[in-house]
Amino acid sequence: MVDKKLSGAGLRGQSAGETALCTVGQSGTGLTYRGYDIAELADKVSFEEVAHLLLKGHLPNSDELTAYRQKLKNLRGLPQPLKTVLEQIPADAHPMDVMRTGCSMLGNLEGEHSFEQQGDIADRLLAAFPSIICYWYRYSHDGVRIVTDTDDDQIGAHFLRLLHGKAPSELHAKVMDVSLILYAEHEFNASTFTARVCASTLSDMHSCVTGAIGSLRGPLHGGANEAAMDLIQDMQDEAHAIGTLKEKLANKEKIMGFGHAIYRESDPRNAIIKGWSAKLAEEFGDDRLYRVSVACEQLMWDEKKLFCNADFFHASAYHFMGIPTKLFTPIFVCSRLTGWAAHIMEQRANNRIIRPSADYTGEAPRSVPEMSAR
Ligand SMILES: CC(=O)SCCNC(=O)CCNC(=O)[C@H](O)C(C)(C)COP(=O)(O)OP(=O)(O)OC[C@H]1O[C@@H](n2cnc3c(N)ncnc32)[C@H](O)[C@@H]1OP(=O)(O)O
Ligand SMILES: O=C([O-])CC(=O)C(=O)O
Repeated sequence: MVDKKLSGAGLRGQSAGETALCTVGQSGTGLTYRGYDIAELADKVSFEEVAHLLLKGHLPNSDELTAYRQKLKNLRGLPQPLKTVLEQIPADAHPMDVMRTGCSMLGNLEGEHSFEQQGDIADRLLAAFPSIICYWYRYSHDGVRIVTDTDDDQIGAHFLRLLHGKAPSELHAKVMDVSLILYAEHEFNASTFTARVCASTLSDMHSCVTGAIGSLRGPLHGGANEAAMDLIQDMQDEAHAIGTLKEKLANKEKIMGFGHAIYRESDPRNAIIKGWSAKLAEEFGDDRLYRVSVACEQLMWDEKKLFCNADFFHASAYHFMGIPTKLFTPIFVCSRLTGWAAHIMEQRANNRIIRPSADYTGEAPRSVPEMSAR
């Protein structure tokens, strides 16, 4: 695994364009947003600063940050027709489908009519996405029509307040903030590439983002954080975790939350979220999920030289904060919107329609047979 070259199917190892937004090293270091290392960003700045960095091109100074936070706060409300649509979606719908519909509906109500609006549309989606998912979740599950305007400075704390109906603890607000930073951007991953392909046709921002949400939904991409939770939730202890994984590996099953298309040795986001998961476990007062996760990590490395990607320890971390499993991937959307929108704008600034070729493997040219001969 470690020595394996990046090549083969899935466009692996091929450059599909240029970006000034992000680098993804292969060896477990080198993840940078506009040149800043992910570990330093997660340590020193807030998610809103990262959003400003990605969307506006630079880290904000103090005045810019205050103004940006205020702008985002002012954009948290949802129009009534969107709330009406959200209220129609059943409680057993998948929340990623809710995100997809919510984004698409907003495109009907507040469409992008000129690319000059793109920065404002990106900010609107950034502010509105937590409101969309929490409005639907609280209405469909608790029968409550929540007010989505809050005074929280940070999007992570705002999300937790909408979800739980009360202010989060300092620790939870901090972990959500870090989590949003870790998920914000990742070069030409599948969902971002989807957004860029759509943008390359000169389509609107809502269409590009709606498509990207669809790509992120799958368990091989963003959906892996939910799948990882499904995997660990019934593991009683380390021995149980090891036995379960050995059986799955023997059956040639994919273990969700492990491996990566680009990284070969480790995912630099893992150590960061793992550290926060350990702190949350301590506060939670029951570290079973953390311990079984660590046992899984060790077993996967020993048996397959596979490492945890960004998603694996997010599962236990989110669970410790009382977040329902099916909302895990929508949180990823709330964060990755920044990366998607930045890539859409970058694609538009230097565009040529993305249209690769295919190697044909079908039949040689032939005549259409008469109906009686088929
Ligand atoms: C935020 C994110 O989107 S991170 C990714 C989230 N996705 C997951 O966690 C899903 C589980 N992981 C996977 O399916 C894969 O590792 C992917 C989709 C992330 C990357 O896929 P690829 O680039 O094709 O993986 P790669 O080429 O490194 O695979 C090497 C080998 O390891 C195996 N492998 C890779 N990941 C796993 C895994 N999680 N469990 C078991 N085996 C695996 C592959 O099957 C492959 O074996 P083979 O050569 O016998 O076919
Ligand atoms: O880069 C990838 O292929 C997947 C990933 O980790 C991400 O999108 O964060």
